[in-house]
Amino acid sequence: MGNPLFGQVFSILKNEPCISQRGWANKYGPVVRYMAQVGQECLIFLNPEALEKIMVKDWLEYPRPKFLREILGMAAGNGLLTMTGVAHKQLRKAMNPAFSIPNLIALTDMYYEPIEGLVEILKGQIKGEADPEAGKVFQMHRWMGEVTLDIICDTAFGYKLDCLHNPSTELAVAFEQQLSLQSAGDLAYLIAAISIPGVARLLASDWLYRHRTLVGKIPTLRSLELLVDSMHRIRKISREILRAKTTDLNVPPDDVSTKQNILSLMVRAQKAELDANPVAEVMSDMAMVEHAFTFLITGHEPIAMSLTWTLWLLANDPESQRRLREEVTPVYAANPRPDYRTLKSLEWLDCVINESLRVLPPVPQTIRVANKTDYIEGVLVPKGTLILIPIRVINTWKTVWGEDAEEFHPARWLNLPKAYNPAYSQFSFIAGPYGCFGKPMAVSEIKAVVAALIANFEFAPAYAGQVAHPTAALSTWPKDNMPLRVSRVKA
Ligand code: HEM
Repeated sequence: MGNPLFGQVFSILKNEPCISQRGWANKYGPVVRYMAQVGQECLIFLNPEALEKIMVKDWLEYPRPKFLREILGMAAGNGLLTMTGVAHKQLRKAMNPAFSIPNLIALTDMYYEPIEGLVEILKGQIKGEADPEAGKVFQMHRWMGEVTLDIICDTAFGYKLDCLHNPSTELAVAFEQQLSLQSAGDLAYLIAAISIPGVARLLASDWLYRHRTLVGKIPTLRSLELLVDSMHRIRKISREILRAKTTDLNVPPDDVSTKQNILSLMVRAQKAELDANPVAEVMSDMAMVEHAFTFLITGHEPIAMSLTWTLWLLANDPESQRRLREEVTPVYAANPRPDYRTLKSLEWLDCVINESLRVLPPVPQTIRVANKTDYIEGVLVPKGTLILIPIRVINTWKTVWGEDAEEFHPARWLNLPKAYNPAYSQFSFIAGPYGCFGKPMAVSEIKAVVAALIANFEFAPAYAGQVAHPTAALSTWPKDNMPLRVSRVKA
């Protein structure tokens, strides 16, 4: 029950993401009911049958709630994450070719320019140290953010950002600013603000952007000023990228370099629609900007988080790290740009990435709302009930994964437990029509970056007794930017 006014909100906010809910699930079992703010009931289900009903079979009855769509619209654009019903279905269909396996195979090669740039930067900085043998401490999350932003700009939009070499580029700065607002406290504050009618629209307006510095003069509204500023800047750059891509329309359709990226596919789909039917209702330029915004955010932030956590987990598990290096070193010696199929075939790399995504999922939770009164697993769920999808709790549920469920043991993927369900036991990309669109791309990109880094460097904690500080609002990120000691692999 918790606080009479705020239910369990404070207990949830003071813990790491999903830790309160994990404690309740361990204590009370796979169905948990708790109170959120002002009498709002919230339910958790962990069993695959319940998750399948909510996310797949009856997905139209369990959409993202309005307040979540408004927050996602602000933080990640009014694109797939905020759309529902038929419009959502049509857009996903239009974008499918961009994530087809042949396209992903072609995309993989585009990861390597930024990856090689990162490897050279790290090598150069280690060489510049007084004792290069001892390596250097890097803020890994910052570097992972930059390499993944460069990759998504190129693969999704054919746009060479190169923030690895120019960290003060406007887009990189805007993202950093937006990320700094992602604490659970900021999120709670934002939810409270946008529950006031009209505030969501006001925050997205040009008027507020023009007057943002005035807003920021009020100390409690400082984070709103930063949010409005970063949102505006990311939208502006999305618009510029879109304009640049629109000029590519005359490129012959068999030109692979422009066909591959998501935005060109969208622009071409638009043009084809208009050519076939001049009065067709097509996406406005503004809508296209919002989609570009969505792909900029969803296509790099969670990957950067996953990479950071993977390196942290490997830094603390030298044996798994050694085994991974043993696997990737000969592959790199043969070809420093392993292709999609080669990356997919590396067994231990697959175990490491699956396990890292399981233990520390970049998106720790999401929410759905019941649009009608119904029973789920025999429990009456009244219309309007919020259903928390506690990804981190599902991924570390002892009933499936055993007593050591919360620990990082990549070898468990070589001998999966009996209760393992391929769709619902590692739920980091969720499932169903609102599930992650970019999963195959994300997995191949994470593998390409981790393999290159492990082939070249050794990772260790930055100092004795270092502990991780996963904190989250929409995604799980390290509060301290995750310092790690990086040294060159000894020949
Ligand atoms: C490790 C990396 C990633 C993780 C863990 C991840 C996870 C997720 C999750 C959990 C959702 C559902 C969010 C919700 O319902 O509230 C989601 C949605 C989405 N993701 Fe990802 N994601 C990753 C990478 C990517 C990439 C690389 C892209 C695109 C290039 C992408 C594009 C999307 C889109 C467009 C949606 C909205 C889907 C829809 O509603 O139709 N994601 N992702």
